[in-house]
Amino acid sequence: MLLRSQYPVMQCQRRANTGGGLFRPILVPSAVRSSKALTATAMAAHQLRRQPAAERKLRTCMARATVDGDGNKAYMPRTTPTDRVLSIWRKVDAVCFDVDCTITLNDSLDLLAEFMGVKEQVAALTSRAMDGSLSLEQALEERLALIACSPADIKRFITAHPPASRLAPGIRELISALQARGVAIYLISGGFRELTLPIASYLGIPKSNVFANRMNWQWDDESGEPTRLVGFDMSEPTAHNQGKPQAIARIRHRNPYNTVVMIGDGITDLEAVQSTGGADLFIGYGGVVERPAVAAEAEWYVYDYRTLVDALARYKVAMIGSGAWACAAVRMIAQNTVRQNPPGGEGAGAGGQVPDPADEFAEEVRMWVYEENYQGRKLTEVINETHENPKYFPGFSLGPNVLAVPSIEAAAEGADLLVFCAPHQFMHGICKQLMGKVKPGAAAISLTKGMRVRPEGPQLISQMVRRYLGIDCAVLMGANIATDIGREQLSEAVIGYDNLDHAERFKKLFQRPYFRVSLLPDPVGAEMCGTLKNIVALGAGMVDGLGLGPNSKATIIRQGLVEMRAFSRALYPSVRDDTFLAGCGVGDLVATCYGGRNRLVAEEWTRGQLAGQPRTFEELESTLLRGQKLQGVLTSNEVQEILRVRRWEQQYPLFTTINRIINGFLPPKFVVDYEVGSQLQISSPGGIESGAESGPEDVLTPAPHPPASLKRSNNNNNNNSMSRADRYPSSASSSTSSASPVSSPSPAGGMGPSSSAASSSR
Ligand SMILES: NC(=O)C1=CN([C@@H]2O[C@H](COP(=O)(O)OP(=O)(O)OC[C@H]3O[C@@H](n4cnc5c(N)ncnc54)[C@H](O)[C@@H]3O)[C@@H](O)[C@H]2O)C=CC1
Ligand SMILES: O=C(CO)COP(=O)(O)O
Repeated sequence: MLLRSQYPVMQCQRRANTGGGLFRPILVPSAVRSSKALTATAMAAHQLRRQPAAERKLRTCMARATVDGDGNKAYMPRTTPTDRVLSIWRKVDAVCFDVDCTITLNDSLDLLAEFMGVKEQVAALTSRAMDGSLSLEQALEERLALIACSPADIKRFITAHPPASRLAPGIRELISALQARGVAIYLISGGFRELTLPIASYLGIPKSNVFANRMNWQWDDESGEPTRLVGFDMSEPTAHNQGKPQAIARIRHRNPYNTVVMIGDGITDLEAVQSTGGADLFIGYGGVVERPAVAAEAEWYVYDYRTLVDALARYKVAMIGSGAWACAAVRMIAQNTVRQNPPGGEGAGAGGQVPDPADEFAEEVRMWVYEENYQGRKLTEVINETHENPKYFPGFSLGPNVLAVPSIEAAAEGADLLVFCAPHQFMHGICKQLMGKVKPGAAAISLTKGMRVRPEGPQLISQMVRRYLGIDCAVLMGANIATDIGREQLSEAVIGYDNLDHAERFKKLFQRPYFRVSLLPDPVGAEMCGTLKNIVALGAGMVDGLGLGPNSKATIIRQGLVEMRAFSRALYPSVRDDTFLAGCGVGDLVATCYGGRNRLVAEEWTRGQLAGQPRTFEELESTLLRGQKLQGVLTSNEVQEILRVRRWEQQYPLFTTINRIINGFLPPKFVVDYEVGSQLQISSPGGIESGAESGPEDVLTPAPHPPASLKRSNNNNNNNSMSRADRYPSSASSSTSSASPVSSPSPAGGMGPSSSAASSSR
C-alpha cells in the first residue's frame, strides 16, 4: 500500500490535477527524497519565487522528485505526448523557440566568453542561471562584466562561429516543416539580440519575430562609435524572470494566434506556460543539455527534433483500388506527398528554404491492389519493383513512394485519409471487408462512379462507405479521363463534401498544377452526375457507332443532362441545379461522351450489331479494355430498375431507350429516336439486378410521388400496389407489358443476369 507520507509527490499531483492537469504522478521513494544533493531542485525554487504560492509549492514539490544525490535520474521525462499535447502541437499557429542550447548547440554568451578568454567563469554563472540558482538579471550583468567585449569583437566572433556551424541537429528541418504549414516562428532568447539576429536571419525568421536583450555600449565622444560593453537594456521583457511569458503575451496581443507553443531547454522557457497569456504548451528539449527540473516537468520532453517533425499532422493516405483512374489519382497524390526537401538534404532549411507542402502528409501512400498474375508474376511485386502498373496504367510512373499492398486490411490500416477508387460493383464487398478495420476519425473520399440498388432504394458509394465504415466520405468527380491526367493535361474536378475541413485536406492531397480542384457542398449531386453520365456515354458511343455526326451526339448529351438532373433531383431533392454546370456535371458528361471507355465500347458494340457480328459487352470489355471495367452498362441496369419500380420509365426516354438497346429489346438506331424507343410496348427485360453485389431480394419500393418535373405518359399508371412478382418476373413471361417486342432485336450482349433475362424473353 502506498502511504501519503511515503509519496509526497503523489499528494502534490492530486492538487495539481485540479488545476489544469499539467502534471502526472511520479513516484519517488523517500530514500530518494531525503538524499543529499538535489541541487537543481533547490535552485529551481529560487527561480520560482515570483509565482503564485500554490503553484510554487507544487512545482517545488515536483522538482524535488527529479535527481538523487548520485546524479541518477529519479524522474521520467514525458517522451510520449498525450493526445491533448499532440492535438495542441498539430494545430499550433506560432512556435516560440528559446535560442541557446535549443536552437544552438551552445550558449552564445558562453561561446563569446570563450572567444574573449573568460570561458570558465562565465559558464559557471550561466549554469546557475539556467538551473535557477541565480536571478537572470544578476547572471547577465555578471557575465557581461566578465566578457567586456567591443562591437568589433562581436563581428569577429560571428565570423568565427557562423550560425550554420552552431545549429542543433534537426532544428532547420523542424523550422522548415513548421514554416511550410504557415506556422509563425519566434525566437525568445535570454541572450542578446546582437548574437541572435544572425541565427534568425539564417533560419529565415524576420527580425520582428526576435525577442532578446540588447547590449548597452559606451560611446566614444570623439568618434561617435560604440566602444565597450557596459551592461544591458533592462527594459526588454527577456531581461527579467517571467520575461518569456511576457514576450509571448505581447506576441499574442499583436497576432490572433489560437495556439502557441514554447520550446526550450531551461527553467525560464518552462515558465512561459505558467502565466496567463503564455504558451498553451511547453515542450522541453534535452538534445543539447538535459536539465532535470525541466525534464521532470515538461509536458512533452524530446531529445531529437525529428520527433517533433514526425508528430506534426501527418496524414497517412491509403488508396483502395488500382485500376486506371486509381493509378492516375495515386500518382497525383504521391507527387503531393513526396518530400521536396529531404531532411538534411541540399536546399533544405537555411535562408533559402523551400516550403514543403508535403509535410502535411505521410510520404508513403499505400495502394490496395486486387492481386492477380501479370506475365507470371504477382502484380503487386511488379508495381513495387517498377513503380508502374503495367496492366491498368502502363507507361506512367506512380512514384517511388507508392507501395502496392495485396491485403486490403493492411493497406487501410492506420490510414487517416482513405481514397476509394474501385469499380462500383466491388465496393459493397470492399466496404464489408473493411468494416471495423479503419481508423476511427479517418476521412474518406470516393472517386468511384456508380451506385448500388437495394430493397430500400439506391445507395451511392459515399453513402455506403459512411454507413459501413462509420466515417465521413466526400466525393471527387469531374472530367477525369485517367490517361490524360497521367499525361498531366489540364483537368478539373470538384470535391463534393459535407465536412469542409476534410474537403480542404483532400483538395491539398489532389491539387496539382494540371489538376484543378474546387469544392462543392453538394456531394450527392456530384456523385449522381458521375454515376449517370456513364449511361449517356453509352448513347454517345451508339451515335458514333451509327456513324452520325456531332449534331446527333449533342442532342444525346443535352437530353442526357436533362435526365441526369431530373433523376438526381427526383431521388434527392436537395441536389443543386448549378452542380450540373460544374466540372462534375456537363464537364464530365462531355469528356466521357467524347473520350471515355463507355463511349468506346458502345461504339464497337453498335458496329458489331450493325455488321451482324454482335459481341457482348463483356467480350468487348476484356478485349478493348484489357480488364478495365465498364460502369455504364451496370449503371444503366441499376437505374432502370429504379425507373421501372417507380414507374418513371417513360419520363426518362433516353435512359430507358439506351437500356432497352443494350439489353437487346431495341436496335441501336433508336438511340436518336429515344422518345419513340421509350414509348414502345416491349417485353420487360425482367428483374434487373445491380451488378455483382445484388440478388433477387433487392426489391425497390415504388415511390409514392413521381417527379413533378417530368411529364407522365398516359399509359403510365401510378399504382403503388405492385406485387413482388411484378417487380421481379422470373422470366420474360412475367413481363409487366403484354405487348411483344418491337422489331426483332439482334442478339445483344448485356452484362449480368439482366442480359440473360433479356435473351430468354426473345
Ligand atoms: N478510368 C478512368 O478514366 C476513370 C474512372 N473513373 C471511375 O473510377 C472507378 C475505378 O475505375 P478504374 O480505376 O479506372 O478501374 P479500371 O476499370 O481501370 O480497372 C478495374 C479494376 O478493378 C479491379 N478488380 C477486378 N476484379 C476485382 C474484384 N473482384 N474485386 C475488386 N477489384 C477488382 C482490377 O484489379 C482493377 O484495378 C470506376 O467507378 C470508374 O467509373 C472515374 C474517372 C475516370
Ligand atoms: O469517368 C470518366 C471520366 O471522367 C471515365 O469514363 P469511362 O469509364 O467511360 O472512361
